[in-house]
Amino acid sequence: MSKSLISRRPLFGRGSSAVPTPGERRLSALQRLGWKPYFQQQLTLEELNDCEPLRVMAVHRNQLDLAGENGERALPLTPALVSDDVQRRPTIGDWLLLERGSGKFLRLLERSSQFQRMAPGARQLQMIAANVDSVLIVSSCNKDFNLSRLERYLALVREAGCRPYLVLTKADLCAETDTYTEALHGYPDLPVALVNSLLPDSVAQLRQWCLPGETIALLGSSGVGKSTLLNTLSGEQLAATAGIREDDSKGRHTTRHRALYPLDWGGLLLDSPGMRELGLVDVEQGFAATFGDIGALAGNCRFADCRHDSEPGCAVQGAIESGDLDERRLRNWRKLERELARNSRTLAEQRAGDRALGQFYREVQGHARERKLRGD
Ligand SMILES: Nc1nc2c(ncn2[C@@H]2O[C@H](COP(=O)(O)OP(=O)(O)OP(=O)(O)O)[C@@H](O)[C@H]2O)c(=O)[nH]1
Ligand SMILES: [Zn+2]
Repeated sequence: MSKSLISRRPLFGRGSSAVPTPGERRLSALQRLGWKPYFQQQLTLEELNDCEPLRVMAVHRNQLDLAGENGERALPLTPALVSDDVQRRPTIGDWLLLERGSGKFLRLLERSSQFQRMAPGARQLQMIAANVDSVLIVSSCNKDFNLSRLERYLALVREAGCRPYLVLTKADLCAETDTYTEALHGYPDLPVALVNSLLPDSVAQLRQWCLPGETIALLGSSGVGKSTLLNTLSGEQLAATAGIREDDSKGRHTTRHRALYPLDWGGLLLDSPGMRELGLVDVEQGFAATFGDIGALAGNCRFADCRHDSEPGCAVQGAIESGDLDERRLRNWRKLERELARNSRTLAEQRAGDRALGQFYREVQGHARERKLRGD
């Protein structure tokens, strides 16, 4: 196996020997990797006998790092694993079914959730992670804090059907944390924790959100402290962290690639490189859920096709005037709606282009076959 993040640490080293605290369920090795009835139900009796499920813990250019009941192994990325359909390619968190003994890849199990985005600078989808249960949206108590970005993350997390939590880091560097908690009054359903990511006692409160057998993803801009949180929560230096440039509150990218880290008490944390350009695509439901208030107001506008600009009887503008709706929120709603529409169009064009190209190749191959049959 190449020098991977999981191979730096024995997977079940401290985990399996840790005595469960009272009330804590005793999990099997597979459950500690996030195995659930949802995946088990997808296996036939034959498969239960002849195959073994393994989880993708890290994705490298030429191989996947897998972990299963019997430990870790690397799987070279063969053509069978690199599907033309980006969404069918194994991503971090996926469960793969391998033949016992030969280790041959058989299939990818259906995902309980998946994260994807428009690849920055490219006109295609990119998978971020699969089978995540909860997401810790991480922001620091400085200029990184941004409600519009939070709404973007929430649309993504809600679309995936995952539970969102907000972690505000660097509380120790901030004299006025109230400013941040007050700004969050409009989000009563979003649990919030203020932490100093460097202190074990401070991050201990997050354990209630990182339950045994659950997969928790860390999502947030570069430099907000995701890797620091991971290290402090796990009590080990699992990920490299970097200093922040004080002048612009922006961090440097330090997390090189995505990896899934098993924690002592049976939860798994997914650390990913800073997602500066998290292009939204195919998240219509998550978007509607995040902006439910605007959707409900729009239903009360006088005109069904109201653009919520300056139309008479616009309930959305009415709510802004009365102070019930933040203008920033409406602006962000418009911006994200435009982005979603643009990315859907791009994807549709790209898919149509792929289909046309496929058709062209099939025709060329057909002509070549005909010529061969005729003996040309
Ligand atoms: N004082 C203080 N410093 C923190 C806190 N959290 C993170 N830092 C520091 O902020 C810097 C950036 O933290 P990282 O953990 O590398 O940030 P990251 O989010 O993983 O960044 P990427 O890997 O680039 O996505 C490091 O120097 C940390 O020590 C905190 O709560 N308090
Ligand atoms: Zn309106």
